[in-house]
Amino acid sequence: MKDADGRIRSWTLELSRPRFTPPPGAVDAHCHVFGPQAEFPFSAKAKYLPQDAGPDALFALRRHLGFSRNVIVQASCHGTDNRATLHAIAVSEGTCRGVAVVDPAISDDELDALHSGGIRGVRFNFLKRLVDDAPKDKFLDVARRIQRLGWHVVVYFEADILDEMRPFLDAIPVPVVIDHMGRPDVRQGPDGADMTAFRALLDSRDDIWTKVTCPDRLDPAGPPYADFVRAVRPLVEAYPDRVLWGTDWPHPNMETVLPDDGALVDVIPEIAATAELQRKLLVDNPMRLYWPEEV
Ligand SMILES: O=C(O)/C=C(\CC(=O)C(=O)O)C(=O)O
Repeated sequence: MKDADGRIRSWTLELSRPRFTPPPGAVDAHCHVFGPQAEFPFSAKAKYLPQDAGPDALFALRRHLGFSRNVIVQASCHGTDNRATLHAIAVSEGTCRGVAVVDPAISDDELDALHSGGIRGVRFNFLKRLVDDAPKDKFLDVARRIQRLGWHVVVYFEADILDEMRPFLDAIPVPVVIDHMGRPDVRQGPDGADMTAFRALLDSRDDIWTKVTCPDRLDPAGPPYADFVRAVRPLVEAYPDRVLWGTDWPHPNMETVLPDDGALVDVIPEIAATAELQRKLLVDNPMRLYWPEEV
């Protein structure tokens, strides 16, 4: 949905209430904030121009869905200016942490300031439709420099470049989190080429985590996202200590079909069938990565 200024609303205003109740302390470990633009302008290089989706709306959604904390991932529309993300963390009273996108020329002092502001990782985005360039050598330098802070890196890429990503991923000296499982074609099923290649990556080192997120992006059939569930449930069962879950609200770029976050929450018990798997996915794992001092 675009407004008169061409700004996209990618989230629904007709949210259902999920049937699934998340365990106490559940973390939505992948979401974003947009603006507000008047305070935190979008990047001149932004590939999409969203309507404002600030912390108040995020916290209302969180209450509605029964979650307690958020990990806010800097979205490409804000470029390397992390102020909107930092602002949302600052007003969250300790219930949010974040992942930044940084200019590789960032100073150590600026990294320290991000850490004080609640940032615990940096994101490297390889989607050509979202960013102009993704310099692997400079990203590796950043990855080495954040090691002293105890951070991890979040990497976003699509399945067709997994092979060429391998040497880069292998060289990252800190824990790695892969967004949306590297966007496999879930219609291939759990033993299809994409999932098999992705599991080989997870097997290559024990500090690669993944977000079992975005049925709305990966399964065009829509709720109840049967292909997504069939492909992803075995992954959650095989790597229960290295999976994270998030809404992806406000669903950047989802212009035609606006996902119902209530329906997304109802996918959780389908991919994590037991209370123990649900607790690991929604509480233990994100707490270990983002609030280790409380674990
Ligand atoms: O938010 C996501 O996970 C996915 C995005 C947007 C994004 O990553 C960004 O703008 O930085 C996408 O596929 O368009």
